[in-house]
Amino acid sequence: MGQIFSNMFDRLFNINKDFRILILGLDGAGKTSILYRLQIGEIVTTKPTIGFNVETINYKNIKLNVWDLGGQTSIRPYWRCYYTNTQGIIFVVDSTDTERLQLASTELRTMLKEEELKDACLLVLCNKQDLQTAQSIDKINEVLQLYDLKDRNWSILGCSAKTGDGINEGLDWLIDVVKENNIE
Ligand SMILES: Nc1nc2c(ncn2[C@@H]2O[C@H](COP(=O)(O)OP(=O)(O)OP(=O)(O)O)[C@@H](O)[C@H]2O)c(=O)[nH]1
Ligand SMILES: [Mg+2]
Repeated sequence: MGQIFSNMFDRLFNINKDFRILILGLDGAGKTSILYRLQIGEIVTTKPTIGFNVETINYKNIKLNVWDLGGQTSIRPYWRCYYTNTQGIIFVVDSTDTERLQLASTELRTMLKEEELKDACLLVLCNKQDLQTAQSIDKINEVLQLYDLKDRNWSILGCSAKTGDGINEGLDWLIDVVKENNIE
């Protein structure tokens, strides 16, 4: 019954359209692993992304065009080429990479300054929580300082592309927010 009402609600408010989601973050954070965990529900073997991967994911009646961009230093300047019409950003952090957490934070802030992303919601996924050396979400947010973000819908969650933990919770949050922001 809940599903029937959910479908009616979606039709009523014309939110049966595609949403554009970007997955960003430093190299090795696990972006591609998360993309394919979302699409096929498994961990895949990856290699560093040169350019991008894009997949269409149907999730709870919503069609998402999910772009996973390469995170290497030389590729990051090209992220901005993909910002237009983006409704949601998934920023992936490697929770074990404490040395580069500040760099991740700087890249995140640079990205959020872009005018084209001013209305996009932000989901930070602290990935690799299956590893013993993973930092807690609170510790990571001490560096990212997301509480400072004004006029932005954001959330931070732990996850593991390897085990799948936390991935669906993250996507549920993202979808609820983009749906709400796009009611016409
Ligand atoms: N233990 C563990 N390893 C992970 C997890 N997610 C990804 N990895 C591993 O981390 C490495 C990098 O993962 P990728 O998904 O290729 O990283 P990426 O962010 O796409 O990297 P670039 O394409 O270079 O930007 C791979 O060896 C993955 O198997 C996770 O949740 N847990
Ligand atoms: Mg990749």
